[in-house]
Amino acid sequence: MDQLSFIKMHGLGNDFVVLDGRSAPIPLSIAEARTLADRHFGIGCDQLIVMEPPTSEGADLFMRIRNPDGGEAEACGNATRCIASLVMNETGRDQVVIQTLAGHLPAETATTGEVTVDMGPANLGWQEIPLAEERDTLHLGIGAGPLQDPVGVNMGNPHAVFFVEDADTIDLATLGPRLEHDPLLPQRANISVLSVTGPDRLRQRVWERGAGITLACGSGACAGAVAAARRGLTGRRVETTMDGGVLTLEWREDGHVLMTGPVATSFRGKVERASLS
Ligand SMILES: N[C@@H](CCC[C@H](N)C(=O)O)C(=O)O
Repeated sequence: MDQLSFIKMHGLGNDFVVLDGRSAPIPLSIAEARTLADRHFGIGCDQLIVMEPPTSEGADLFMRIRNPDGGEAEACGNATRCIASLVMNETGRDQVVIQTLAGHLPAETATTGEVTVDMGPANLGWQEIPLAEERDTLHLGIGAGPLQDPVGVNMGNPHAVFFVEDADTIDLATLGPRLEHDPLLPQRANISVLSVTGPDRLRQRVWERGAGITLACGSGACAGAVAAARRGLTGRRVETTMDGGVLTLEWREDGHVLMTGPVATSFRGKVERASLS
């Protein structure tokens, strides 16, 4: 019987089924990807990650990202830390480069023992988010209920960041999917609610495109840090508390965002390929 080996990893509770397709490709249909990610019928995860050979020089591997709806995402901050740590453990190096659809992302072991990833530049032009029409990305002007007028940020993937008094009181399960599909966002978007809780401290919750509410979203935390600095609410270095824990973010003067946080491996296992279709 054909079996797929997997590793279950997470960053702040944002969890991944990791498949190793570096020596032999693992083509997965949308239905198979959905089943693997389904917590009732498969192993279950927020994102399915397939490690593949790099397609350009300078990267250690290509990281393919699939959401539980079967769609592909360009970026995933928490998975990038996980895969970087996996490659660092394999190779004994403390610096690696992970290729994603968003580009080459250098990662290294932080002094805290956590992993730091250069998530690349925050893209802030309206065509880069992308938006359906020209708007100021500091004030997108869309909204639903208490969530109004977000900041648009693209970290390889699209984000809309809504500032609120208290992120914990927002009905994200209802408002998240409505805003994810707003007509201004032709590629849909990850929807964040963000509160400033102290000098350079943020509280953030995220409704992820193609996934729903997760315990943390690394690219969302990067987008949140950039949005808060752009609105003049914080400096360029912040600590963001998500449901699963804390990430440290720095929006460098050159536009790149550095994200530092933990990584964990939960278990390794095998799944019958035939059970996925
Ligand atoms: N969990 C991620 C983001 C995963 C992709 C996202 N749902 C999208 O479709 O853009 C992270 O840690 O960044």
